[in-house]
Amino acid sequence: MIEFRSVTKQYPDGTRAVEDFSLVIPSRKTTVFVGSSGCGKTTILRMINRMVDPTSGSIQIDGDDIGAIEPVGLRRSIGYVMQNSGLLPHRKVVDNIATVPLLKGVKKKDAREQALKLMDTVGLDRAFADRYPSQLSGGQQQRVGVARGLAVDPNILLMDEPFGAVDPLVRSDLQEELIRLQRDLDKTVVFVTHDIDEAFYLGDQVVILQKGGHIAQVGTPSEILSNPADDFVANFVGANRGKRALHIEETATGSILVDDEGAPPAR
Ligand SMILES: Nc1ncnc2c1ncn2[C@@H]1O[C@H](COP(=O)(O)OP(=O)(O)OP(=O)(O)O)[C@@H](O)[C@H]1O
Repeated sequence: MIEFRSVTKQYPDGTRAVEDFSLVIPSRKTTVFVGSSGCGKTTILRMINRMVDPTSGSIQIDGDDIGAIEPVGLRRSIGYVMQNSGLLPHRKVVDNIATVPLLKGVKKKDAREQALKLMDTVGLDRAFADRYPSQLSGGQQQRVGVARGLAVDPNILLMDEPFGAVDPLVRSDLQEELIRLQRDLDKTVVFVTHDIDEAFYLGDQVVILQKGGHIAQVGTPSEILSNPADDFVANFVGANRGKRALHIEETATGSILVDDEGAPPAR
């Protein structure tokens, strides 16, 4: 479990990106932060692995205050996947995946073997192992990014708009793959997106944020869809009503979350 307690982050130029933010992120579930640009999503995510340190307040992982944990070690124990995959262009796919294990002293041969297995895990053909990132499609590069995030076998996987830059069909493949991975690997996933449909599709817990990291609402997708906390949430959730993939449908046995074809989302 990750717990934020009254966390504020003010950057040196005076920007208060996150103000008095408190939240419990349950273990082995997917929590998705969604909100418009600049509301503090990335800042919140990066405070979990100490890429950014809070100005005040504290963050605990399984009861331990991370302020007391050495940042480099902490960062290497938590998976991190970012938009545009963040791959090193001059390193082969397999070496990109093995970056952190090699830094941690895993033998080259073992790191390569483990990286090849991770390529299987994320659905990438091993034939791509010795290519460079620029020789892969955007979706394939994102899979490499996910494999790299998983390479230290972390309990926590942070994902910052990982599928933002790929086309909608590939994006939907990657989302399904993440749901499958989550089912198999049982990680605590913390995911950031602008896209409310993506948030509802992937999230066990969805956190709708306003400027300054203020929580407009937190709940399961069906809680938020069936009972938006206020007009802001109702508008946000309904902003793309025309293409809204998921909605609540009342049935004889209660309300259920369904996709645009009336079927429960594939989970
Ligand atoms: N290093 C920094 N120095 C100063 N201000 C910053 C810094 N990083 C972020 N900010 C500001 O903090 C606020 C929150 O930024 P953050 O990147 O956390 O938002 P976000 O919700 O992830 O945005 P986006 O969706 O556009 O990536 C913004 O106003 C941003 O300009």
